[in-house]
Amino acid sequence: MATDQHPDPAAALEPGATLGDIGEFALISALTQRFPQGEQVLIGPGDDAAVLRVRTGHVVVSTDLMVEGRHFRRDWASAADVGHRAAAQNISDINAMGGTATSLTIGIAAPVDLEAQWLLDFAQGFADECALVGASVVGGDLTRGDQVVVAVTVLGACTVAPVVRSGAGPGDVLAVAGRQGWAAGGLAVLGRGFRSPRVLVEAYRRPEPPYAAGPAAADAGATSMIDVSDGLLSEVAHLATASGVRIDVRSADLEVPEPLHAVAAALGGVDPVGFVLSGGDDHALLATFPADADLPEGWAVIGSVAEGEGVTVDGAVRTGDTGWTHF
Ligand SMILES: Nc1ncnc2c1ncn2[C@@H]1O[C@H](COP(=O)(O)OP(=O)(O)OP(=O)(O)O)[C@@H](O)[C@H]1O
Ligand SMILES: Cc1ncc(C[n+]2csc(CCOP(=O)(O)O)c2C)c(N)n1
Ligand SMILES: [Mg+2]
Repeated sequence: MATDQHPDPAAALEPGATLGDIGEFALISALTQRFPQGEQVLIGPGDDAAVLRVRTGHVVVSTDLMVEGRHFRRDWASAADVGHRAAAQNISDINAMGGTATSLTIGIAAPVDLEAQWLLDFAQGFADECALVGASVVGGDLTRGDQVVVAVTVLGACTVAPVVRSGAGPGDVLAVAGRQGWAAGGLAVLGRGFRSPRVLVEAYRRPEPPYAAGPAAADAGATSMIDVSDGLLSEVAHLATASGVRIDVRSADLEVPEPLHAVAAALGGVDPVGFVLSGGDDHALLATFPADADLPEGWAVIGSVAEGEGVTVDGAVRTGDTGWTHF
């Protein structure tokens, strides 16, 4: 469907032109031109609401906020990186239900003196991440704020029953898919004013959630699932609490990539496994499976489920950091 047309300011964006220079409706036009519409979209950006074709009997919905200074810093990541991450963390929540994201809306607050190019690059990064799963940005909102705030809502579909947090049972195994701990290593490095190991900094800037692993786990009979946004142990605790079980993580089964060893040593000999146990931002998936299930590609067993409550590491309650909390 046609969008309210305005000249694309990206074509002749003066270097340093701000949001205030471009104006709200020209900005919206420039943003939406970066969002291709999939065949599930009947009405995309441009009307009072989007209209979507729904193929399955249920819609999976999630929403996530990103606040400048809290979730990202403009001096630590490019606009495109922030766009990729804003999309990734939302798509990941659909992945964690065993679903596939189809459509997203994106609300943006930004200062009037923000460079317009930042917003357009953000939009391009966001669109490029959505393209990885074939999802479309179908609408949004734009308003003035004192800092950049991004509020995204994602809709998705599951072909089999959604995998909830509450289905883990005694005897199941705990498994992980995707990188875990890398982003926390990158964040630690940036926090100390460094830019390397580059692979960790890049993992923080632009996570690579295992998008195929969620639906594959659902197909393989996963009994519970969650994505790791706050920290591995705190997310395992959500599974344990929701399912009414005890979950033990075997630290020897956790993959600790070489650069994390280097960072841990540089930080004065901290335990590199700590990044993996309590780090967030990678959006790895955690799931439980029946012990006799064939784990899909990309999944590795890291623990077990028993009767009881709470989370243990190698059989003992771990004191200290388990993950990020806001309050
Ligand atoms: N303000 C709110 N109003 C209604 N429900 C909320 C609110 N905040 C959180 N929830 C619900 O609480 C549950 C847990 O929220 P949370 O934000 O921790 O989700 P998450 O997927 O674990 O983490 P992340 O935000 O990192 O994706 C979700 O089902 C969410 O929809
Ligand atoms: C600049 C900067 N400082 C710290 C962090 C770490 N961090 C912030 S919020 C969060 C949990 C997920 O948030 P939510 O639960 O709101 O989705 C994590 C791990 C970051 N990403 N950037
Ligand atoms: Mg989640």
